[in-house]
Amino acid sequence: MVNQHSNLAIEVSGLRKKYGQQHVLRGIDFSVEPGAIFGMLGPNGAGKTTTVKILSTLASPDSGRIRVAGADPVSNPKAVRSAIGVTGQFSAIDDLLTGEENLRLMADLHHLDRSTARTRISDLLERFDLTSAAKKKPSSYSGGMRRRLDVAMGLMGSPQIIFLDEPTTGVDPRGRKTMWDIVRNLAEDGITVFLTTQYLEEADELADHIALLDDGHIVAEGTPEELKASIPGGHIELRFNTQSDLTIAENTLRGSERFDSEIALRVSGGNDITHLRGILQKLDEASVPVANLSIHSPDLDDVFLELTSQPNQTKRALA
Ligand SMILES: Nc1ncnc2c1ncn2[C@@H]1O[C@H](COP(=O)(O)OP(=O)(O)OP(=O)(O)O)[C@@H](O)[C@H]1O
Repeated sequence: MVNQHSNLAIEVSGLRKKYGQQHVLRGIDFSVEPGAIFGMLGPNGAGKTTTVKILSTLASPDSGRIRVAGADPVSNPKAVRSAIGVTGQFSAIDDLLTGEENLRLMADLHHLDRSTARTRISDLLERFDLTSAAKKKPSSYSGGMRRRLDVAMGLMGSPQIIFLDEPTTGVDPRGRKTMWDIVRNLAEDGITVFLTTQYLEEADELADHIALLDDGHIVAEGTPEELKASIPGGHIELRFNTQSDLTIAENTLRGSERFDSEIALRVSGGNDITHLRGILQKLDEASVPVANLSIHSPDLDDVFLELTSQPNQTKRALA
């Protein structure tokens, strides 16, 4: 369905959802440009899956205005379903069928004629490196292969928008890189990608735009670079040769943090040259030689630490 009011792939304003007495989404707003990779990042239980369920017609909102491919998932779920592919926690994989049969089932659901279905199935098997596993049951697949089959099934209906709910959770580092390439290729093909993830690196690698969800609120939104620039997370680490040098440096650089075992000081502030020059000048005046210096720019980890209530629940990828 063509959206006559805007060109956005997804528009959400004032979205609220409660399960019993638990407020899961407390009024969230965001929009997704067509062809973009939008990353919804948040710790366990933040409400990411609930958002995907509502946008993909699998759950109903309590209130809010939602448009997906121009259609309202509440009043026009059919139009939304015909425009989207959903993968992840709602995977439709049937373990009693082979990979190829699973794809054929999806082709039937989308009413593709026999020859179109045959071509599409063989294209998707090849594209997702599943041709040699086509006649095997998905129960024998690795985690990464299952995810690839899941995405292939989600693409059978040629969706405009694909929802990838935590596409690399439980996938090994190599499988994760493969999935990242797949996601980039989807966007290159013009498909809008709505991705949820607990992995900071994944959002940083893939997303054009990130919404940071915490406890049912969007606590920050922007490009990965904007988010990193929005917080004072960077620091300079200085190492010294002796504990006595460290003590003099600590007294010279007020407000620094001391790490005895590493004979190091951490001074907050990122890669600002004037700031760095000032630090080195003060140490020079105090006649303290610096053994080593490193600059730490803020990353999404810092954004998380600064903005969410549950930083330690967010996982770092085993890159
Ligand atoms: N059908 C439901 N009935 C009751 N509570 C639910 C239901 N679905 C989700 N919740 C609760 O809503 C909260 C948000 O869940 P949701 O699955 O959206 O979080 P999430 O950000 O996707 O987390 P995860 O990374 O663990 O999947 C959780 O506390 C969860 O227990």
